[in-house]
Amino acid sequence: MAQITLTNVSKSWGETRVLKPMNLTIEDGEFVAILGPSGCGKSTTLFLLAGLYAPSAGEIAFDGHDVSRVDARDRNVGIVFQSYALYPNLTVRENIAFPLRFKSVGKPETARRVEEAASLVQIGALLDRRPSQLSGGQQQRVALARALVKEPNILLLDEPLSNLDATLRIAMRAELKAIQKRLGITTLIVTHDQIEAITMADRIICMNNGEIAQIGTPDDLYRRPNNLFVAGFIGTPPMNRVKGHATGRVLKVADESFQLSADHSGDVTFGLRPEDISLVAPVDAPLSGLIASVEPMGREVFYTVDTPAGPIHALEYGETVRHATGASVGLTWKPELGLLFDATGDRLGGLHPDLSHSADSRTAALQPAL
Ligand SMILES: Nc1ncnc2c1ncn2[C@@H]1O[C@H](COP(=O)(O)OP(=O)(O)OP(=O)(O)O)[C@@H](O)[C@H]1O
Repeated sequence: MAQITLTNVSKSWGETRVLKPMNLTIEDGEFVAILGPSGCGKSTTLFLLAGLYAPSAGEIAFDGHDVSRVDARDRNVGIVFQSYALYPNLTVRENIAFPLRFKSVGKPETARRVEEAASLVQIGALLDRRPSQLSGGQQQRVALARALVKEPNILLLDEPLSNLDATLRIAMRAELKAIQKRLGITTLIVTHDQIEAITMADRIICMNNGEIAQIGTPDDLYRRPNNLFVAGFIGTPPMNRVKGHATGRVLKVADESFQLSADHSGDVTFGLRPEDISLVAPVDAPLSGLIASVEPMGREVFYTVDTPAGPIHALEYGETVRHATGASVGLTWKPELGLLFDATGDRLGGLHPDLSHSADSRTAALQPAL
């Protein structure tokens, strides 16, 4: 098991820089997900750790030892790729044992490790089959057993669940997390599926355009996004983002003026998650509008409300549709759940429009700010 440290690690292909200098520490035994849109550099980061790519600059260290120039096979990392890449003419047993071929591991020890890895991923009964005789989920388990048989210090997973159907993905997600915790192996998983990242990882590295947009717990990224990119990328349906302008303690959004909890001046974006909005009678609310659409989604109802600040999405838990299209509604939220971002997109920590559910503080918030 190992701690991973990246110090100013960057990667370019010719003139094209695909990773900007990256600094990062992953603790021993941590499960970390690298999340981000297509092409942001997730796989490149993973391949640098695996030793499949050499960094253009910077240092990669495992437990404090520089491995930047150490060959992939000498780094003791286990890798599972999106395409399992099993050898079709070898049995499951031979496939799992394959990485030990080039190591000085005797036959009895190889047999023991193969049995152990296979039983860990619950394919002990399939060892004499060939890959073509396995389902996708079983092949994925073989690939995982093959990565674990080396007893690696680090496990690297590149979209390992993306070829599985939805039900199997959910089951494998939980299983993978349980295996990782049981082995205590430092693990990185690359995914573009935020649910996968949120449910499995201790921490998430959210990447954008070749750099880290934020590293934190799933709750950090969801509740305290550092910037508008993370705020918009994490969460489905996405956070409402409304443009406004702040002058001192006054925030103007469309025709409304709100008090701010602290001074700020400049263009801002106000962010609010759909599930944090309560739809109430217009008279009770700081912002109101007309219901433009109603989408019952089973366990929740998704509303779009046309307000002076533009369309706002609200999510109400429960099956009951409480508001019809065309109805006039008010929108309220707990003030601390509303986030403000400055003109560059960085979050203004601790700054909120001063609103609340209670009429008293609403009145206070709507006291003429000007
Ligand atoms: N060998 C290469 N030569 C030039 N550019 C490359 C090379 N490999 C990757 N890139 C570029 O580097 C960028 C990052 O690629 P990478 O595969 O790391 O992205 P990713 O976030 O894993 O994307 P995806 O989710 O689509 O797999 C992309 O713009 C890609 O086109």
